[in-house]
Amino acid sequence: MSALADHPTDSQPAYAAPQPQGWYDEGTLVAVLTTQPLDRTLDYRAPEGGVAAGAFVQVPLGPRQVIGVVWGKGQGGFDLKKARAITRILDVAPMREEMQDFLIRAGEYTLTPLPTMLRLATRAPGLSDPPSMRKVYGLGPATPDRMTEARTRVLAVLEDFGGAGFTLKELAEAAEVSASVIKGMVAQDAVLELEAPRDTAYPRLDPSLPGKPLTDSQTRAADQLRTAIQGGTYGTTLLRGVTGSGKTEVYLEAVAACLAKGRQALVLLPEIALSAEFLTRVEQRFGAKPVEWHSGVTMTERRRAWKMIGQGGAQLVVGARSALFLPFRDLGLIVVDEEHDSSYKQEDGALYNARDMSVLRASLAGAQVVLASATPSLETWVNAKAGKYARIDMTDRFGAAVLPEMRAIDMRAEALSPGRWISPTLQQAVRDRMAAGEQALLFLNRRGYAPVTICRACGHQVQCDHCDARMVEHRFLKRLVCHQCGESKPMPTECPSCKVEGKLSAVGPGVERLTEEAAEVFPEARIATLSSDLFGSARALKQAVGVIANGGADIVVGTQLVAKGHNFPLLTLVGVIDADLGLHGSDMRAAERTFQLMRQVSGRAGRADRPGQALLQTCQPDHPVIRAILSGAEEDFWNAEAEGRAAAGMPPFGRMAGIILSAEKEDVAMAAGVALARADQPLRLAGAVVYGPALAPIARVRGWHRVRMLVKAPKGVALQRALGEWIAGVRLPKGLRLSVDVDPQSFY
Ligand SMILES: Nc1ncnc2c1ncn2[C@@H]1O[C@H](COP(=O)(O)OP(=O)(O)OP(=O)(O)O)[C@@H](O)[C@H]1O
Ligand SMILES: [Zn+2]
Repeated sequence: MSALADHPTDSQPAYAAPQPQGWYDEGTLVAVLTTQPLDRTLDYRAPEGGVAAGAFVQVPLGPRQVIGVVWGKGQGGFDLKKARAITRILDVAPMREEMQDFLIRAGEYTLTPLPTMLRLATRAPGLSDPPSMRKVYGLGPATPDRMTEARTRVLAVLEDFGGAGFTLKELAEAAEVSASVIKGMVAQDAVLELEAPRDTAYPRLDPSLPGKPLTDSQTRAADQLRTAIQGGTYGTTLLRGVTGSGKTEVYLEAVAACLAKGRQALVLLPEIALSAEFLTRVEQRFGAKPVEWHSGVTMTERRRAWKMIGQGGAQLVVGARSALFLPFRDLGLIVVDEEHDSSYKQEDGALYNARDMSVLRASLAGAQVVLASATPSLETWVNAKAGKYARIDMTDRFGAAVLPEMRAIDMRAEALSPGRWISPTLQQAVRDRMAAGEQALLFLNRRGYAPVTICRACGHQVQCDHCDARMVEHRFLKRLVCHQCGESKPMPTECPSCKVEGKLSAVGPGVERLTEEAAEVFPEARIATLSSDLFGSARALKQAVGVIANGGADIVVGTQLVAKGHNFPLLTLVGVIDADLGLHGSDMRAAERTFQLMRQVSGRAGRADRPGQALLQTCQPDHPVIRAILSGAEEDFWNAEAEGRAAAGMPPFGRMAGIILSAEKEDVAMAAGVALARADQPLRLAGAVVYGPALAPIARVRGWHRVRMLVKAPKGVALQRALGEWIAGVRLPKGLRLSVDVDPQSFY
């Protein structure tokens, strides 16, 4: 296991450990864990006919009915006659003991209360609904008499989602039409209205279908993973392969081996945008689509997926990090693709890292984990080096493709007027590519038009009203947007401070501004901009990606949205506008993140038969990180990073936890921090040190003032237990929110 094996979470759970799966006869007292914020389980009497351990139930709580799980034997200690009975057993598979263990262990590791963990594991609507029939809508046999734009959209949505049934409301929303449009199409048999059981099993995937013929290095990698899966026990493998080496093809073979054993598989992806291409690849490989689990999935599908995964009516799930909490009946494999991606860290509510929790879950399930990346996280690299993870290396691209040539453009030597960012050298390179009928990508990891809007009359910078953050101009939306809280307002014409008209001006580049510059510099080019905020739906984005892949653009201007996983066969040049952007931060991961992002985005160039090139605009071509990116001496880079972190006692060589205190008044948050700092004895006894309190770098978010503390400890310290005792020992004022971030990734 990653950090987990080193630091067994040996703190005592506040809840009794679950009993072995058993049966409770009618009237017996059972303990039920609910999702209500209580610090214990509640006792209820088993209903008529008895109840199984792990069963999902509905129980009375005060005047309400809530959902819970039969966690074990009741604790008793009160008048039995007063115990209320379980109202109803839900029509879903009982929670397995392994899942109960996972929730307990993951909760202990992240210091998250068990009811919150249970909430993560029950994030499907309508779990308590009785099994029933419903009306669903699918593609009909006839074509409509008259095609309108609205009707075309309805058919497109139905085709997109294959056999999946929609409710009327879902279909209307997805196609952006009114219900009457759909009813009209039903009348013409262009759309079918059916009575269907609410939840049905998914089409079977066939692992015995042949995959693509693999290269020698791919075959070796696939064999190693297959062997591990046939063993049927826990293990983690780092699958490191350069961009375009065919990691996806290889881990699909691991999926095939897992499915062939009759076990379920989970593939975690960092971006929804990735899944469209991935779904097609799965369908080609196994003859049917996998189950999807992410925020873009309809409520009806979510419930179906949750139930079927629990009953074994789903074999392969592809999803975002929360898919890790689905009730798999027999999980044999978890693939974490782009395992270094920071989106695996949940930064809200329960603060967990899906990569690390995958390792925990797999170790409890006797499953294999595959961590795939071209540029693994330092944590994973260290674990592989220490022999805790197996490691597979794929050093060549598939087929005729070769890795792009990497070069720096020294911006100190380029003649560029203020407010311009595409250097003459890069301009020439783009022109050459266009002349050859190829595509270029201009990469800038900054959404919006400009990061700062300043008043030229008084110097005022436009700020968010609720956050300690600047508003970012989004010219396509004609609004200012706060990237912290999402609040937006129309672009003002006068300065909010001095009220002078027409003096607000943009400072610095964002992708939208870069698009504008590209249009001026390359007037004949077809330009496509890819940035997450420019697409209303995953569908629209998918369409834009498809257009580019088919050669419908000469220049792509994009944020990190384009860095991951896309295959654009005509793309041969990547121009990084500001390679220094990520290096300025004081974050300990600044170097690692820049290295990963630059290597990854460069990897978009030359993925087919034409060789590619990556040009990095930088003011510090001799910076060690820039040099490492250019040379591709990856092992050297990681060794140097590891050395630096080890010397500073930083993760993964030491342990860290962030404490975030927030309150509506700054002094309340600060006073709580001071009180905690004074009461640090439990930390000191364990060998840990606390730093702070200090105002957080972003000192206000959504109107809440934020104060941070940082706890550091050497490896091997039972940090969670010490943190638990420390926090429990301090009385915190009402209205204060405290959250603990074990293994923090961000420090804002
Ligand atoms: N054995 C193979 N036969 C046919 N095509 C292959 C084979 N291996 C890889 N490819 C193709 O090469 C391209 C790159 O493969 P893939 O997407 O699996 O690479 P990757 O290592 O996951 O890349 P990245 O890390 O850049 O996302 C894809 O278009 C894929 O279909
Ligand atoms: Zn804000």
